[in-house]
Amino acid sequence: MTQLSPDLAIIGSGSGNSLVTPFWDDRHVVIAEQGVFGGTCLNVGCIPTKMFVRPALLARSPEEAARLNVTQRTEGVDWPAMRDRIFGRIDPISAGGRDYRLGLEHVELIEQRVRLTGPRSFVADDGTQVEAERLVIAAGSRAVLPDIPGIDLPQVHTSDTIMRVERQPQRVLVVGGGFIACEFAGIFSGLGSEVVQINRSQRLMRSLDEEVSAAFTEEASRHWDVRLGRVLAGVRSGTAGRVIADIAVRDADASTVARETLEVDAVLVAMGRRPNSDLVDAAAAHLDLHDDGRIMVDEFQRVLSGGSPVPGLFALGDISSAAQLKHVANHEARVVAHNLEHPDDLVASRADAIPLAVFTHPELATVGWTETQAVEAIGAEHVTTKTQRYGDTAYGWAMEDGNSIFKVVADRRDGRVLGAHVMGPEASNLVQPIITAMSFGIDAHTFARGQYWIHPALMEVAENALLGLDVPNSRDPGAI
Ligand SMILES: Cc1cc2nc3c(=O)[nH]c(=O)nc-3n(C[C@H](O)[C@H](O)[C@H](O)COP(=O)(O)OP(=O)(O)OC[C@H]3O[C@@H](n4cnc5c(N)ncnc54)[C@H](O)[C@@H]3O)c2cc1C
Ligand SMILES: NC(=O)c1ccc[n+]([C@@H]2O[C@H](COP(=O)([O-])OP(=O)(O)OC[C@H]3O[C@@H](n4cnc5c(N)ncnc54)[C@H](O)[C@@H]3O)[C@@H](O)[C@H]2O)c1
Repeated sequence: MTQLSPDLAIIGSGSGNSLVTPFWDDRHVVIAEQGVFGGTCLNVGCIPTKMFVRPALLARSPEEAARLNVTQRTEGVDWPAMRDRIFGRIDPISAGGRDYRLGLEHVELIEQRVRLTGPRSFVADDGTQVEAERLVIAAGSRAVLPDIPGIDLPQVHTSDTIMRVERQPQRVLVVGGGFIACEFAGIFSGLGSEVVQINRSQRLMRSLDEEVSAAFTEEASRHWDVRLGRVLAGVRSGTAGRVIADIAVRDADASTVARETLEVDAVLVAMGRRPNSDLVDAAAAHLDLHDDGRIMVDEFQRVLSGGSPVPGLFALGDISSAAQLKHVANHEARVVAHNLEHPDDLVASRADAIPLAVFTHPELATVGWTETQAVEAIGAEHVTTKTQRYGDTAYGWAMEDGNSIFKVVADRRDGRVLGAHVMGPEASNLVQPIITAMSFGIDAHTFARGQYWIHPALMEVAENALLGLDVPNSRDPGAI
């Protein structure tokens, strides 16, 4: 039986792969990966989804063009060509990354599932045993599937499989109201599929600021068929390769008040992702776990056992983070890389001003506290908000924009920016200055008036939102 004693072992080749810095060049590293090299973001997550989002947006352009007196028509969508182009670009990157690692003399790749046998040791399915000096668990998360009849039918997909289907579904049922459900509803409706989205609660993207979540639910309902207060009860075979979804209609008390059926080509289940702590057997190694299965870490990303950090053991990314986001996993990987190399000079990962964007239609972006969270934290009397409509700025006129909004939340006492919540074109880019203000502690008025904003760029929507807050004027003489 093979036994390995590397200086560093990493479980998971997603964000974990970036830990192999030049520091390890003359040391022995083992990477364990049970799936496709490169992890979720590259193979089945952020990157391919956004490569579908872009053409879906383009296919929608006649909608905006019509508002601006231009007649356009989307003649068609070549799904197989689009799919092959996207994965023709991604798959070689994954293969190239794997080949590169395999070619390094000091790195060994174990391409199997591994399970922890102790705090820094694990065993692979073929019996290979690894006892590492330092170990990083970066094993990610996976889609949750409901335990209902028909869930194993080939027409029922998660985000792992839906992007590779042979034919674009004419009619697709999207189950869930979160990130993945809203992004794919946007993609398929943009590409011309008939989309029905069902959601258990009464609002889509419920984790966002209430005003934005409500506005998005209304907007989404104008673009595809959104049915609220519904859950998927089962799936069965239908006609001509289709499936019939059995849907329970729920009232406010979660009692089923009616049943509906829907025949569709494909069902996409997007009901959240659970951390893979069970797959690595974290409990068997006595690691502390949150109720949702995440491995507990301290601010230095050190894994906790019995409330104390385990020497030489770190975790990062979806397996330990509350935010299941790639930029968070990447940041944590940089923190872990530093802490592995400098055990006497640990750095903490940044827990504030974590932004996110949902690339649905319309696009959504957010950072910091929602209005409700701000009110709970500092009291309603100290909270000031401004919801700026894109349509009330110069570029918004050019776009004839109707419903896009940019909301900022601040502390009225000192102008501290507490959050921003955006729905509309370029939301993911427009929110970035607010992330800057929050990250560097620049108050709203100084930030709005202490720099030039290009006129009449769409970014003026952020400037105007900041200027609409009831905050003290800056004492900075340059901020006029
Ligand atoms: C459809 C989709 C779209 C997304 N879009 C975005 C986006 O636009 N922006 C964004 O910020 N985030 C997005 N995310 C989230 C983002 O992809 C994840 O937060 C990120 O990839 C997590 O990285 P990670 O390194 O923690 O895990 P992963 O990249 O998942 O890597 C973990 C690896 O560990 C392996 N593994 C697990 N268990 C074992 C085991 N026992 N033995 C061996 N190997 C194991 C897995 O096979 C996997 O390859 C998206 C996710 C999905 C699913
Ligand atoms: N653009 C991005 O940054 C991006 C894109 C995709 C995914 N992600 C990450 O991936 C994670 C997973 O995405 P997701 O959309 O699967 O999860 P999610 O948590 O965003 O949404 C899950 C949805 O499923 C519903 N749900 C959960 N349990 C249910 C049940 N028993 N019955 C009915 N409905 C139920 C929830 O109400 C919610 O609407 C996200 O949290 C996000 O961090 C990020």
